[in-house]
Amino acid sequence: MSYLRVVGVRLTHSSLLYSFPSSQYKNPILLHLSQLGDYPFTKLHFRYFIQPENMQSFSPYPKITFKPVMQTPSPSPDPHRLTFTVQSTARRYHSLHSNPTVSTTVPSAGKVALQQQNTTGTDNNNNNKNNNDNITVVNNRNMLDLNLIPVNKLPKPLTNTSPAANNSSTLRVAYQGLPGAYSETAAGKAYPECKPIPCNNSELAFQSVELWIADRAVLPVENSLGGSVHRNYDLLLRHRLHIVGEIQISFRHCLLALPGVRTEHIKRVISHPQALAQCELTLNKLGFGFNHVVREAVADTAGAAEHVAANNLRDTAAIASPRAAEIYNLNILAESIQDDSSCVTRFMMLAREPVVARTDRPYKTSIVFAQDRGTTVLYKVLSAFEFRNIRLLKIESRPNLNRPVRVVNDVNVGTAKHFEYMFYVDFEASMADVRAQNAMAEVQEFTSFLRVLGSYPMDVNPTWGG
Ligand SMILES: O=C(O)C(=O)Cc1ccccc1
Repeated sequence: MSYLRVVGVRLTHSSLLYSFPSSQYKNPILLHLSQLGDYPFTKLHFRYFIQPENMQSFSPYPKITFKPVMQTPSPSPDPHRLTFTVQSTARRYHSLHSNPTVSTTVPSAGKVALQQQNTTGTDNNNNNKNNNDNITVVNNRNMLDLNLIPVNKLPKPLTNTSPAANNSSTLRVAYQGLPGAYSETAAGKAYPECKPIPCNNSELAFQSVELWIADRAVLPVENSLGGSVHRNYDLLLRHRLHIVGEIQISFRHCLLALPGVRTEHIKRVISHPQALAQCELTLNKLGFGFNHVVREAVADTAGAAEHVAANNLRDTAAIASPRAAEIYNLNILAESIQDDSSCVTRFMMLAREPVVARTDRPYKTSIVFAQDRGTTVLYKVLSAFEFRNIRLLKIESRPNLNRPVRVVNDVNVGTAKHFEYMFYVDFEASMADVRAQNAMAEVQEFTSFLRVLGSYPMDVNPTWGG
């Protein structure tokens, strides 16, 4: 019998999930939780899940309630990965000390080590390095939302879940969309030689990094014409990934249709909402006016192209890349149809660990904050940066999903419902810069919630992305 010992954990959330390839261990597995001390764990769940190649679904198995030492059900099924989650009542950051001997072998990107040991229970420190090679640590709150997939449709298990992904040639980079999507191009520009991992939606891209199925995610955050990608702003708050970089790319959008289809046949144009927004005026000029050609938003540009091709839609065109035209065998009806030729999309690069902020090159820091007594805090926060000559690059407000509305009783005015916001601010300074540190100390005084989403090198050389 083998068992795993949890030797240290830092909780940054109400639940943590650890995952590792079950094939690495003999069954049954004993989980030894003694090192966790009296941490306020409420529940421990075991579940097995299968790691699908395209991130679409996971298979949760039954829960087991918490005991200090636990054994997996025997015989256990033979899924590709075995995971367990630890739920805590704690809300804020906590840390537990790792066993020092073992912590030296903890993967650099991880806060947790799971150690495989022999049945006698003696530590096998000589083997720590190898033992930890296939360990993954993930943090996820929404596992139960994920759907089941039939076992016979399961992809192969990961062969390498090592967190030591410094070599960009081995990086697995999650992006939203199908092959041929602009985000795939962005992933390749951000991490040349990476293995791009297509995800059905942005949330899965976030989850795949948290689950150590991917090493990074590259997601669009804003476009100079289409504005912010609100969904990705909201997801930044719902997940614990760090922004570790940005990349800016200009794309030349094309209008794609099935071979033989001419402009006058088109009754519908489909694409990602950003692409539709970026081509609106040009589409009108080309004769695809709203009055006779419907616009329809879909998840991504390559998905739009694939939809036209797969369903043989002769009355529908897709706005997508020339590469998507090639992949899905479509013709290019019109090229470079974006309304502004200098239109730029900014993508963020996300990772489980932050980069170390430096001051020897231009850095950007992204923060998000809220104030539970309304929006008047905004000018104070902004002046904290202005006072220190720190340039603000972007400000975005989103509904505060934890508390969307605040009821205000004013004797003179009556009762009003005020909307509550989360403010996202990008400023031009590194967190290693003392001006930024002082500004943040001040901001903290005015805000009820403050989080640094990342301090990362600025992309000062936007490129063309085909
Ligand atoms: O749908 C895609 O291909 C994306 O990657 C999102 C997107 C859409 C339009 C411009 C830039 C990124």
